[in-house]
Amino acid sequence: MDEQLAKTGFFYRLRYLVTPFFRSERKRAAWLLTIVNIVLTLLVVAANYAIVVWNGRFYNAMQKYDVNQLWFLGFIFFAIVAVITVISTVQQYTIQKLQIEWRGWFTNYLLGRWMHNQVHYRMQIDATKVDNPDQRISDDVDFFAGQSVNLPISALQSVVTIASFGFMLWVLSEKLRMFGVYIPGMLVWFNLIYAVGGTYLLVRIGRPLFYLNNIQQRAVGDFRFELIRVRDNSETIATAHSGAAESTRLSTRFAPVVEIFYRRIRRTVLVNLFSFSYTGASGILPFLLVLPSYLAKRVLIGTVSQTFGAFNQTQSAFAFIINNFSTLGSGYLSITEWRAVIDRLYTLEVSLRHHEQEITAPEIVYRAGTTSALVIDGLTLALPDHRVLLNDLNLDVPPGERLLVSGPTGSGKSTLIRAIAGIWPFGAGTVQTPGGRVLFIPQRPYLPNGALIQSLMFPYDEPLDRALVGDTLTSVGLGRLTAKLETVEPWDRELSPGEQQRIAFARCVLLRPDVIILDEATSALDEDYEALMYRTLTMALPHATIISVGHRSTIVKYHTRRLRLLGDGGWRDEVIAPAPEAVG
Ligand SMILES: Nc1ncnc2c1ncn2[C@@H]1O[C@H](COP(=O)(O)OP(=O)(O)OP(=O)(O)O)[C@@H](O)[C@H]1O
Repeated sequence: MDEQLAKTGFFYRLRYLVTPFFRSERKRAAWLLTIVNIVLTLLVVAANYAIVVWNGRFYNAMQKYDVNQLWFLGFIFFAIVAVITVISTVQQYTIQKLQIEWRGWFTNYLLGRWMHNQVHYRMQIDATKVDNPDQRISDDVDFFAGQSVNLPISALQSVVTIASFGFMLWVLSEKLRMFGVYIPGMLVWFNLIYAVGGTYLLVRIGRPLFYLNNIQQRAVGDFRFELIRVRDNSETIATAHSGAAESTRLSTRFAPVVEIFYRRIRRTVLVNLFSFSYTGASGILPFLLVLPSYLAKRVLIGTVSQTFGAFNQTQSAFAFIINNFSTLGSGYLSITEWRAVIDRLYTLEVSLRHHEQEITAPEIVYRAGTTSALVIDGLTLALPDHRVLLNDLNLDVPPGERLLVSGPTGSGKSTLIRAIAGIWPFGAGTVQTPGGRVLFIPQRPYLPNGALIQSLMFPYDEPLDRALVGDTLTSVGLGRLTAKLETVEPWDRELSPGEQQRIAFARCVLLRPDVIILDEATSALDEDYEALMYRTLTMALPHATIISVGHRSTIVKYHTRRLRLLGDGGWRDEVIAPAPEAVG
């Protein structure tokens, strides 16, 4: 992945990010809006051209006291202004329309790929982590779509302005003399040298802003991530009375944001010093160039005014980049931010592609079984850094078996569960994952935001019989919640960890899976409740396959077989004679 990142340049990355939208199912809208925007941009330049020509004619007519011509030009002026108003308004609308079309499509495109085949999970556990993918998908896509429309349109407008007004300046230069000498295209050359020289200097002064922007956005993302962690763990922090320590830690995390911002400000001061003096000087220069010819009565005042207008137009076009340097948060910074955003989105793209390819050529081969049996053949589990956790596991778990996976902490039990769920990518061998309905219950079950009944249905969205739901809640000791099934609360904060674990068992009973995978699913319960949960489960679902992970010796009796992970990559498969009262 790193090699792929290293060998690509800016334009390659830009093309890589832009192309999919113009080939997508929204390509008609994309192309149509782009063409309309190009045409409108050309019309805007044409209208500006007309205004400058009008200006020259108007001042000449004033100097000659030509009343008829002045009336005529007055009428023309209103016509041009009316046309400019309509074109500019429509252009603003179509630019924004293209931006939101692009943003909408791109967001859904990335979201779909991120969520598909657990790619989001693979990206998280991978050694080559992409930081803050959420920020990339929300903020970066917004900025990318906005600037990828704005900047090329502004660039096009600048180029066409330079070409058309450059031609005008060339024609105007024919009447000018500098110290009595005729220089063909004098105004054009002067303009060119002034603009290119200025742009070059400004690009050099502003270059570090690109890097500073990039690291600033990363620092902001990291800080926000820490804040979210505090919010999620607010109770633990409160009970530990560690608010002050957390606050210091958060401030330390925030410090780089301020430090980088200062570096940005210092650099922007330099950029602004140059930019403002440059723009200021360009206000008087065209007059100085035309003045000798005007005083020698070679040209009329209208020519002076027209030269000034044309000079200004080409200057601002040439200075497209320069003007963009001048203010904090816009202009040049938007170009550098755009580049930074392109880099970040490209890295995200490469990572997505890397994981999508990994799925098509996996290290561990997953096959979906047609029965609820689990068949593991020569499975080696490794970590992202290739450290081996478990070696050459062969295991056949027939339907209805109750398997306990045990072993010292860190021996790879949870990782094996991930492999059984078909989401662990590193290692070798084959896993035939159980077919039918499989329900996974982790130590901290996920309770989605919403009504309690939704937590009982998760991850399926099927109607449940309310009487049965009431009975089931009662059977796990949560009968009092029957009245609150439709209540919307942050249930993961409202209920204690033990209650949440019991909700997960109730969910299991209600959804009637063929295979139940329990990863430390009773860790927050006392022995009585633990016994109640296993008994409820085995009585309600006597034919279900159960695969449990747990440390406590008390759960051994609810199982018929034990897989011991030895911690050194080795394993042992043992039969357990279940206690009679444990069998459902
Ligand atoms: N995404 C990952 N990246 C790097 N190392 C990982 C990753 N996931 C797990 N590990 C490491 O793999 C080892 C096994 O982890 P696992 O959670 O499977 O152990 P476990 O047997 O379930 O432990 P416990 O009993 O403490 O829950 C640990 O050393 C852990 O740090």
